[in-house]
Amino acid sequence: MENTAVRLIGLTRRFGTVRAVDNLDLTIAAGSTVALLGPNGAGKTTTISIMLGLSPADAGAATLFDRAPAEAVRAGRVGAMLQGTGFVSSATVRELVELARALYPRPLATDRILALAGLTDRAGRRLDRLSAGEAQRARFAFALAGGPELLVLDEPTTAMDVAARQAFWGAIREYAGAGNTVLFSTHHLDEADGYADRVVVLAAGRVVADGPPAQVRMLAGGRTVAFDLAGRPTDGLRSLPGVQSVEFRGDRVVLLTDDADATVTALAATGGFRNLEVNAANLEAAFLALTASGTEH
Ligand SMILES: Nc1ncnc2c1ncn2[C@@H]1O[C@H](COP(=O)(O)OP(=O)(O)OP(=O)(O)O)[C@@H](O)[C@H]1O
Repeated sequence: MENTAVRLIGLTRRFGTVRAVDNLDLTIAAGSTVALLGPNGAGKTTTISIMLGLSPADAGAATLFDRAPAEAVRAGRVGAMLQGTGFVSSATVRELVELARALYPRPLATDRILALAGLTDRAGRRLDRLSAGEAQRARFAFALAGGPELLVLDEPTTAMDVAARQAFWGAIREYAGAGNTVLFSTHHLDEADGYADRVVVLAAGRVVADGPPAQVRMLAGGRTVAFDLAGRPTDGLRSLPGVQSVEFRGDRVVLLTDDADATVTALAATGGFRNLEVNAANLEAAFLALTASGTEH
């Protein structure tokens, strides 16, 4: 088996003036579980869509197992669960699973698919009568049907309740544990933290952080130090102790730091400041700060 499941090189996709994906490089080793984390509009869905050969890139290249995406998908090596609307079909869950199995050369057994997706006791239910969370699980069953070596899941737990989420992540862990590769997008750091061995944070179409969950958690668990610039020079803020990134918001500056005490002490030594605020940086703040660090001046 190839060692690289996903390779994206210089991937770029623009919609008008929006750079949905901006010169993105990403390599995912076979057998790993990777979370793609990022705020709304970060480019997660567009990246996944290009990666699967469902939409074109303006520049760059995507390969899955060193082949063109469409070829890898046709060979049954890739299963995907995308964001979508409800089913309109009157077919049953079992019929959907059997239909999906027929598309692939080496499908999983129907009962195993139903069990992994938590749909064993819904097998006879019509698709158009499923709840939103069950429909999401039916999409998961469809993605699993071919026994893919790579599972790509775009915000998979949307609409699932707590019990369904737990069962879903249990199934993912089991599937990944068998040596398969899993890539999922999410807004929830806790999902990335609990189930991925690598977290890639996207913002404005670019990778702004990439590492083990603990490292990204540190960024999200840092603090922000904000104050009025009031004509103060902006040089050197990035090199203050603890500072991870610098963001300018009008006449205020927001520093993301992993050591607020050291940052504030050093800041005080360089002169006065007005309206100082020190806050716990939530994930959203970390995303914003990480995004801003690319445009720092
Ligand atoms: N078909 C399209 N036409 C125009 N703009 C688009 C299109 N698809 C995506 N975009 C824009 O590209 C950017 C990235 O969108 P994308 O859906 O990839 O982000 P995302 O990270 O998946 O967001 P979310 O978490 O909200 O699903 C956004 O600014 C979005 O508005």
